[in-house]
Amino acid sequence: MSLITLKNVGYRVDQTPILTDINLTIDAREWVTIAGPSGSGKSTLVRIIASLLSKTSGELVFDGQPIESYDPIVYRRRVSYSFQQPTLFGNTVRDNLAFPYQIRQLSFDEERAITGLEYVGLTASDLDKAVNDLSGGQRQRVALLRNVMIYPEVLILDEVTAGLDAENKAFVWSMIQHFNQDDGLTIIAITHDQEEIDAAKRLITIEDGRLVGGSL
Ligand SMILES: Nc1ncnc2c1ncn2[C@@H]1O[C@H](COP(=O)(O)OP(=O)(O)OP(=O)(O)O)[C@@H](O)[C@H]1O
Repeated sequence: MSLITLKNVGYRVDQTPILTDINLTIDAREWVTIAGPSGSGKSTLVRIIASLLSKTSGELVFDGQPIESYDPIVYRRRVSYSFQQPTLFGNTVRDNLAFPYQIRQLSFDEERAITGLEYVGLTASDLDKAVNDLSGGQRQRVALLRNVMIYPEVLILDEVTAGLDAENKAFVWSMIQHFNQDDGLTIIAITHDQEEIDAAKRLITIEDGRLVGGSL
């Protein structure tokens, strides 16, 4: 069954169309890569799917119900959005990884945090490391890990590997692969990276606010 269905979705700002007639179906556990020129509407599209922007026309159905029928807080726990410039807060890595538990009044699963850190090439001792001492790539890995500490169903990634060096890119890439293959998360990832585009399981392309290529 499809998890996300967009029917003739459009987005206008005043009279300017940013997205036009987007028809797209994404199944649970799929990994969809979105490519296209700068300014073509990729971020706008994923922000609509993430409920951070409201479409101005068409329908968006998530798990059988219109997006408007969901409480936005509940929806955003199921559909997580990560972007290029991660915001870490507090003093330490632990503060960040514990945050998803705190807001749900759950106790922190330290074991899961350590497993996650090891998975992204960090270690248990990094848990108490100051976020200011992390490199840009490490910050991105911790930010992504924070977004999946309590599993969402959909992970939306808006150019999360942009600006990372090859080593950090490889860590982030294998992390995403693990979430998708082993944990069954649905992945929607925007990228300009040719290697990621070439490796896409399902590639869709946006040009000038319309889906123009790939398997729609
Ligand atoms: N609120 C807004 N008001 C006016 N124009 C907007 C608004 N939001 C987006 N746009 C325009 O819509 C177009 C699509 O923007 P969007 O950020 O979705 O593109 P993108 O494909 O993600 O680009 P990039 O690859 O550079 O990140 C751009 O021309 C942008 O200037």
